[in-house]
Amino acid sequence: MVQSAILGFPRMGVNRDLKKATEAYWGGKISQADLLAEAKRLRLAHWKIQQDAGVDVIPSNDFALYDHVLNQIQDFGAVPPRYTKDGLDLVDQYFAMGRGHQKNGIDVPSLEMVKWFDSNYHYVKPTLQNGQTFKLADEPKAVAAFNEAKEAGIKTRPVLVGPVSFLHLGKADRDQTVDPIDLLDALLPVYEQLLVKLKEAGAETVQIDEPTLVFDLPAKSKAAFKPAYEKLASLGDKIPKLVFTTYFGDIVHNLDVLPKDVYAVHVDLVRNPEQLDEVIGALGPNTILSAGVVDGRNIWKTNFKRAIETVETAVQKLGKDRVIAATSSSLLHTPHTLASEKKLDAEIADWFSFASEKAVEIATIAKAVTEGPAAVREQLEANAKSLQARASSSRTNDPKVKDRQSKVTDADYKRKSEFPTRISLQQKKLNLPLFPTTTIGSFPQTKEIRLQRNRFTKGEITEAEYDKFIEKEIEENVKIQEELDLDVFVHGEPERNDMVQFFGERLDGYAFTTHAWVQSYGSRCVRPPIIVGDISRPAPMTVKESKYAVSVSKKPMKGMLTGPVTCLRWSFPRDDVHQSVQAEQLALALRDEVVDLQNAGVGVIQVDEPALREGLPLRAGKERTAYLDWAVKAFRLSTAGVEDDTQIHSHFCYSEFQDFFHAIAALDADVLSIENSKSDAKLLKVFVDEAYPRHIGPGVYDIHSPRVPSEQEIKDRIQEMLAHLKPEQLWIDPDCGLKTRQWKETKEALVNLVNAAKAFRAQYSK
Ligand SMILES: CN1c2c(nc(N)[nH]c2=O)NC[C@@H]1CNc1ccc(C(=O)N[C@@H](CCC(=O)N[C@@H](CCC(=O)N[C@@H](CCC(=O)O)C(=O)O)C(=O)O)C(=O)O)cc1
Ligand SMILES: N[C@@H](CCS)C(=O)O
Ligand SMILES: [Zn+2]
Repeated sequence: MVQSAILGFPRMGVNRDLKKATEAYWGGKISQADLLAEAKRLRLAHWKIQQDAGVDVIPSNDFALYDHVLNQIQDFGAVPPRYTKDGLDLVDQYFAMGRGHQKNGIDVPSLEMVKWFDSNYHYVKPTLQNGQTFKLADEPKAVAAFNEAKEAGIKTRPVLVGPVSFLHLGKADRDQTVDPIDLLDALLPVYEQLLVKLKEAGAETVQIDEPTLVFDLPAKSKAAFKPAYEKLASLGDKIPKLVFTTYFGDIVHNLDVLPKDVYAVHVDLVRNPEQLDEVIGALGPNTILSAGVVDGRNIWKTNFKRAIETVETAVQKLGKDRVIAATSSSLLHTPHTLASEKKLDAEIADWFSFASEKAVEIATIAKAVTEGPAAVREQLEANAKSLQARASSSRTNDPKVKDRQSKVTDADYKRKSEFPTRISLQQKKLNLPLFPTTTIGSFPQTKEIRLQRNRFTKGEITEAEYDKFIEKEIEENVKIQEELDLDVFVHGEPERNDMVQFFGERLDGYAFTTHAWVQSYGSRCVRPPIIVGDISRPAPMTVKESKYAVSVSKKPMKGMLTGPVTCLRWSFPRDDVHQSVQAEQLALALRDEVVDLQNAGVGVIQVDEPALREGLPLRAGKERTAYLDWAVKAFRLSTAGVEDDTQIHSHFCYSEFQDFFHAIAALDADVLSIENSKSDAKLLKVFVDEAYPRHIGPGVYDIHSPRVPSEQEIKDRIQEMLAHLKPEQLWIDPDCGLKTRQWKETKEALVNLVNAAKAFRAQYSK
């Protein structure tokens, strides 16, 4: 029989219960025991959902209080010494690594957190020492979770990040030189011990995630697969059978190192259906194929006919007992359940499938292949009807949008003059000092702001009352910036629930949800709006608030927009139209907004593109070139409609610039603010090597942590930057928006930032 399998389930719960519990714990409102009890309740609830859906293979150890890679960092004893020296208990040590700890005289920043492949999820980077040793925890979370499910009568398949991916996704700690992959021999015994323990607990199979196999790997990492999996294979029946799992790309270029003697190999056939034949050809003689046919990254109903055909193609070659039907990746990237969406238009809701519905889908697909279509005839018919209704719906198609797209010309992508002319006109208008200070846009989204927005959404206060409240917040933000003596102000984005959702809610062509939260990092969630049709802007989206901010401010005010690529990437995109077309539609809508802002007296406009890097195809080659071409064009199309003396800023919170520099430069933004605070200042070298001519603000402190950086720390950062960048091109700013922070720490950090900038200004003005 063809079994159904899920690779991972969202952790937050139906009402973001995990977020609420962790934040309550951090705030001292609940005890550690309460937090752990809530986590247990959620795990059980999620296993039950999958069991009730009829899923054969249910994952365990996919859950994490903060991040699943962080779970392994701790369970493998790969905790940098700065987190062990203060005697924190294991839970607090874990959170200290995730989000920093500054309490009771303990002051330690978090570990670096970066994008999980090309998704909007973030993982904590294994941060390794020279001569790193590993030691398995006494009670590894994988074993505890397996036992917990077993006690509830649910047999699960534990999930682990595999040894090669764990190391490849890691890095050497600051001032350390170790190449993580060289630690493989030291690490493997820990996997062996853990796998033996899982077998002893009763686990028959283990999902061992090696998604880095989709990359173009450096030779050393690639070469690590063979010895690692030969070693594990040599343990025979002492360990569970391994399901070697890849996702988010094809593995055809790395088939030469695909282990032959694993029990099963999982591949993502939603992203790369074309890899099927070649992967089957490279399987060991008894290896099972786990065919990822239900999309773990998007919310569209699965096309049953197509998915079943794919699974059947595999079955024809391998037989029913050598094929598993699975989700393409973990469902972590999808919301919990469509059932919570009471306000979605019924026609549109019928097109979607969230995690709980996908669980039913994968069970249905497996049943259709095992028992034949007649066994699920009703489901197949309903699915075909729904897909047909979407394909023929008038709501997906807007001829006016298409007409405008057909009229875009080359001139629309170009500013009127080159940067030197622009910057001198801008400087005349803005009159900024050396080392200008600014922030990235958002100020703390306080409880009060969320409460008032919630009341407005529920109709408990009028639009006029809400607008008045927002005006008061903007005024307050301006006052604080005056007191801080920052140079370029922001209005603080109090009116925005999220930098993408806010725009989705104001654009035609989008649907948005009330409960469809997806974890972004730690306790932070996003509710990606859904692109269902052609996109256009029915009315200005941000002009009212920015115009008000200009009217109450004596200093230059920066208008704040989310760029077309980020709007696209952090939405659930359409799967029936190429992403470049959706990006161009967004760009045209934003272009009108940019011009409207300028005409309303906003002289500096920041168009954020933090997701531009994340969208880069995972492998170099023609797909990457094509992506960069349309992504850069979309940004330019959205910003190039302004006059020379309007200063365009852009912001990126992710700093892997080496493979990306030329795209950033090609955006032609006057000022870039980039994340740099946790990364090595050496990264900035690329801006020197490539003689980056425009202005740049590499973030001087990390905003993801509540920790306040000292003035000296910031000065040290600026000093490091000056080794690479000219004083005339350097801006001083935090490395991202401050919406997740409290006001107290925000003000303290910004006082230190302004003082540090002033010290350098005084030094360089002499
Ligand atoms: C900058 N980043 C962003 C990413 N992706 C985005 N889509 N947006 C981003 O800003 N990716 C990379 C980075 C880092 N990632 C994140 C992700 C999420 C947050 C964040 O702060 N999320 C908030 C939720 C924001 C939001 O939508 N808020 C709404 C709803 C607020 C709410 O919870 N309301 C309550 C009721 C009100 C109350 O009583 O409190 C409810 O609905 O129950 C809003 O403000 O209206 C989060 O809290 O997780 C940051 C960075
Ligand atoms: N302007 C946004 C950018 C976040 S990436 C903010 O400040 O929150
Ligand atoms: Zn950012």
